[in-house]
Amino acid sequence: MQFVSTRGQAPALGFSDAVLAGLASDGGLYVPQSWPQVSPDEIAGFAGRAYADVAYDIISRFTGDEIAPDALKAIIDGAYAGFRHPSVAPLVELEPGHFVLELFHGPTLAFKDVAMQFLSRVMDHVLTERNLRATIVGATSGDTGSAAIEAFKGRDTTDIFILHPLGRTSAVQRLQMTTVLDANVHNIAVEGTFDDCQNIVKAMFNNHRFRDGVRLSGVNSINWGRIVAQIVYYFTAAASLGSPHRKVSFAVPTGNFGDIFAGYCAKRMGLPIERLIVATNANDILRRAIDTGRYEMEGVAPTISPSMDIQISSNFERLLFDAAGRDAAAVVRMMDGLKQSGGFALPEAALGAIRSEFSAGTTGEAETRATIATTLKNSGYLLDPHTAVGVHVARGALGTVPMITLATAHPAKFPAAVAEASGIDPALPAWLADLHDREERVTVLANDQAAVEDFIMARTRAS
Ligand SMILES: Cc1ncc(COP(=O)(O)O)c(C=O)c1O
Ligand SMILES: N[C@@H](CCOP(=O)(O)O)C(=O)O
Repeated sequence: MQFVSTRGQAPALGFSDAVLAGLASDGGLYVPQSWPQVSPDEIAGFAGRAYADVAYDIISRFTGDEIAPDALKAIIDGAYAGFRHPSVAPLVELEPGHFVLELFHGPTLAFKDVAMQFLSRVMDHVLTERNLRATIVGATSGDTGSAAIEAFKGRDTTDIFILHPLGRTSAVQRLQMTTVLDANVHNIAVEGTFDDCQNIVKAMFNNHRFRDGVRLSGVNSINWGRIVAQIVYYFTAAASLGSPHRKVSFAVPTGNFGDIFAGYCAKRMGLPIERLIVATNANDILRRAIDTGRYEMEGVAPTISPSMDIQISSNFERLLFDAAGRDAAAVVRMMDGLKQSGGFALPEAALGAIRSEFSAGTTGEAETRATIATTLKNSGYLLDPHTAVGVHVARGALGTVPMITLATAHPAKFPAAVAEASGIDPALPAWLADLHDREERVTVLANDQAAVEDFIMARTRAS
């Protein structure tokens, strides 16, 4: 299996190289050259199987023979052994025909663990085989960073540098990052927004001297290794509700478009999905793009679902590439428009293709709080604010097929917002109970690429 860049100028790479590269050298994102197919009988056979078995079945279609079967099995088994629920990603019925897919049973209580526990092991495996070290960078609005630090801490093959926007994460998210004191972990609080952090990360990838000098690799969902692991739970959830004999829809709290893009991949691979529903908070650039056909940046508004306070939604580029008939030149034109004037118009055919599979809705702050409160009252279920954004949009789109809303974080990651909405102060699990008493280590830097590069250069062991 080869992976090609959405911008058409970087060389096609195999799985291991695409994962180590993170972002393609032309600034594009890697996507599979073709979509491996999963037959209806195979989908039916996923029901009742262990999560790790299904994960192996799906992921091995992308790794081909690059990672030996026994090694891939060990990587996947290790990735999910630490999840606190035996199903890894259980479904809970919220109300008739509407389910939440709980993706927060990993070590840092957010869906990012599902992919990050896999990615850190794959990278470690490939780097060890090649006798190399890498410098990992990531931008986070809170959850990617904590999951990445947890997954990469203490690894000898990698040094990890996570950029978060100063003062814009929840306290629990910040502490989950800054209290990890392993020597290979470096937290940088950037004086800016998440988009500023993400821009610095992408700019470092486009600085080829720096990139090669520190052997840069990324753990944001720009890395195909993240997406591939997230495809799996679309299959397990749909199969457990009767797929392929029954269609399902998914509502996905969305920011960087990685999670819902994994659902799109599952559909391309043969999973019968009726609708993919993009649920945004007040930072609704994706809903506006799907509704109006113009992707247009506005300022970022802080919300009670801070992990989705994003304007530049990286993985939308992957969808644009596919929807535009894999026309890399068209993608380059759109991305140039975004860079130069803060927006672009989606080509008519691409917009039509996107609208035929995706719907979108926005949940404002008051609606998010009300959704947390009413869901607790009517279903006895406590939502985190991100999941509440998804549940609200899903409720407006319930139809004849089962609706699955992705529950992307545990409410205890956002105690202030949840307590304000519900009156309940959700407790952290035992292994995080003393989080607020732990020592923190973090460096504050200006929103400046050179300052961040200097910081990394001085600390990485990979140069
Ligand atoms: C809790 C939570 N929900 C939803 C999202 C949005 O996911 P994506 O960026 O893949 O669209 C994020 C962050 O990305 C998150 O941390
Ligand atoms: N919400 C994310 C933002 C980064 O998203 P990613 O999935 O591209 O890593 C976060 O929690 O950091």
